[in-house]
Amino acid sequence: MKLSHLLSAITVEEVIGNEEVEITSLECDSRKISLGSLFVAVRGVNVDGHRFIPIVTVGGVAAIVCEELPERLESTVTYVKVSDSAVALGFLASQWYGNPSRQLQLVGVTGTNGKTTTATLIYEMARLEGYKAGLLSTVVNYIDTEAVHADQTTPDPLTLNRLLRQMVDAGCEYAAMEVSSHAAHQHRIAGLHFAGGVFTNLTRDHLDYHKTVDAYLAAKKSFFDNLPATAFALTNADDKAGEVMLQNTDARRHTYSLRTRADFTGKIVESRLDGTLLALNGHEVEVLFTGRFNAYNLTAVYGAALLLGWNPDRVLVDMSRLVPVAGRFQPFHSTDGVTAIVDYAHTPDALVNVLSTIRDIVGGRGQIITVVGAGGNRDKGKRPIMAREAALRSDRLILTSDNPRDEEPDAIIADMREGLDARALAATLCIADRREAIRTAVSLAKEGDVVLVAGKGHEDYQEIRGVKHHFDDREVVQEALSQL
Ligand SMILES: CC(=O)N[C@H]1[C@@H](OP(=O)(O)OP(=O)(O)OC[C@H]2O[C@@H](n3ccc(=O)[nH]c3=O)[C@H](O)[C@@H]2O)O[C@H](CO)[C@@H](O)[C@@H]1O[C@H](C)C(=O)N[C@@H](C)C(=O)N[C@H](CCC(=O)O)C(=O)O
Ligand SMILES: Nc1ncnc2c1ncn2[C@@H]1O[C@H](COP(=O)(O)OP(=O)(O)OP(=O)(O)O)[C@@H](O)[C@H]1O
Ligand SMILES: N[C@H](CCC[C@H](N)C(=O)O)C(=O)O
Ligand SMILES: [Mg+2]
Repeated sequence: MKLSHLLSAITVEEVIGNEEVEITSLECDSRKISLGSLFVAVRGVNVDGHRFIPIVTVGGVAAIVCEELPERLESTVTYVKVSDSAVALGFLASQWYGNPSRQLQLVGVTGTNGKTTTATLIYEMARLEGYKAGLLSTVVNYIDTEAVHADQTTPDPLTLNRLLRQMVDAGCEYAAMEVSSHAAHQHRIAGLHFAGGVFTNLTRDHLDYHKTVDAYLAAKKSFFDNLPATAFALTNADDKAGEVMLQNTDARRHTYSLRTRADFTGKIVESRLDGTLLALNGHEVEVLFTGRFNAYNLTAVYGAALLLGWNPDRVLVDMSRLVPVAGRFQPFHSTDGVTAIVDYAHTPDALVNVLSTIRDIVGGRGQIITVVGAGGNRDKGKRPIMAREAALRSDRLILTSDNPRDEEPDAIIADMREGLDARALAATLCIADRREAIRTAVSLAKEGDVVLVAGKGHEDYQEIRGVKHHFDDREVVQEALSQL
C-alpha cells in the first residue's frame, strides 16, 4: 500500500520525503519492523516510542510517523509529523486493514463492571437472530464461531483492526466489543466506526492508572464523545455517571433502567440462584441469569438489540435462550447441598452486588463463606474496601491471593486487612495459597451454605512474577466439593 493512501486517513502537520513510497507493513513496535515498514512512534506508559527511531531507521523502515522529528533526517526515510501518534495509529490501522469497522455494525460496551457480560450477550443475541457475528472480550475473542485467545480486554489498534478484518472476511455483519478505560485513554479505538455504544456503570477501579475518579470517568466518556451521529448511545439511567456519559455525544441518546422511566426498562419479578423472571418493557421473560446486576446487563442487551433494529418479539424469545458467561456467577453444587459460586468480582462494587444477590436468595437459611484476594500491580486503594465490603456481607471471610504479579502475596493481604475492624478480623482467615483457601472454605460449609470464590472467574492461571501458572478456580472448587 502506498504511504499517501495511508496518510489520507489522518491529519498530518508536516511530511518530509516521498509520499508515494510503498509500505510493506504497519508497526508501532521497533522489534517487529522489517524492510519497507511504516513505524509509528507512540509515547507509551513505560517508554517513549520516539526513542526507537534510530533503531528502526537502521532496520530499513520506509517511513516514520511521529510527534517530534528527529534531529538527523535520513534521505531514505519519509517523515510524517502528527500532533498525536496514538490517535494517528488508530486511523492508520483502520486504513491498513480496509476500514473493517465500517463494514460491520460494531457495538462498543464500556463501564466498570458488566462489559464482558453485556458484549458477549450482544454477540450471542446476534447469532440467535441468525447473523454471523464477532466478539472482542476479556475472556475470548470470536470470529464468527472461531474462538481466538484474548490477551487484553481491548487489544492494540493493529490487533483490533486485524481481528475486525477477519470478522468481515468471515461474513460477519455484527460485532460487539469491550472498550476498557485504558483503551479509550490510550486511543486504541481511534478511527473505529461504531454503530452503537453502551454504558454499564461507573464505580471504583484502576485508580492506579487513572489517578482520579474524574480522569477515569473522562476516559470512558471520551468513547461517547467520539461516537458518530448515526450511532446510538445507550446509557444506564440509574447510574450517577449515566447522564454525564452522553452529555457531549452526537449519537442518538437512549436510556435503560430498573428504577425509573427509560426507553428500556427491566423489572425483577422473581429471583433464584439459577435464574430470574424478568419483565422487559413490561413483557415477562424467564432468563438463566441471577442478580440485579445481571438484570441491568440483560436490560442493556435488550435495548441494544432493539436499537440495532432486530424484531422485538423474536428478541424477547431469544433473551430466554441466552446463557451465562464463563466464570460470571457460575454455580457448582455438592451432593450434600453446598453451593459454590465462581465469580469475576474484583472491585468493591462487584463484590457488593454479588454478595447482596446471594444474601437475597439464601436469606437467613445458610451461611455465606467468601474467598477473595486482590491483584498485584493494580489499584491498591481498592484492597481494604474490597475486604470490608466482603466482610460486611459474609459470615466467614478468607483472604487469599489473586494474581500477585510482582508483589508479595502477604503484603497484598495485609493491605486488605487494613479495611477490617476487630469484629470482622475475628471472622476472617488469611490463607495466601488460593487452593488451600478454597479447600478450607468448602470444608467449612454445611448444607444450605454458599461459598463465593471471587476475583478470577474464567482465568485459568495465577500470574506470579511474569509467569502464568495453571490455576482454575472452577477446577479447584469442583475438586473440593467432590471431596466433601
Ligand atoms: C499500562 C498499559 O495499559 N499499557 C499498554 C500500552 O503499553 P505501553 O504504553 O506501556 O507501551 P510502552 O512499553 O510504554 O511502549 C511505548 C511504545 O514503544 C514501543 N516499543 C517498546 C519497546 C521497544 O523495544 N520498542 C518499541 O517500539 C511499543 O510498541 C509502544 O508502541 O499499550 C500497549 C499496546 O496497546 C498495551 O498492550 C499495554 O497494555 C499492557 C500490556 C497492560 O497490561 N494493560 C492493562 C492495564 C490493560 O490495558 N487492561 C485493560 C483492561 C482493564 C480492565 O479489565 O478493565 C485492557 O484493555 O486489557
Ligand atoms: N452490570 C453490572 N453491575 C455491577 N457488577 C456487575 C455487573 N455485571 C457483572 N458484574 C460483576 O462484575 C464481575 C465482572 O463482570 P464482567 O466480566 O462482565 O465485567 P467487565 O466490565 O468486563 O470486567 P473487566 O473490566 O475486568 O473485564 C462479574 O463477575 C460480576 O461480579
Ligand atoms: N483485567 C483486569 C481484571 C483482573 C482481575 C483480577 N483477577 C486481577 O488480576 O487483578 C485487570 O487486569 O486489572
Ligand atoms: Mg471484561
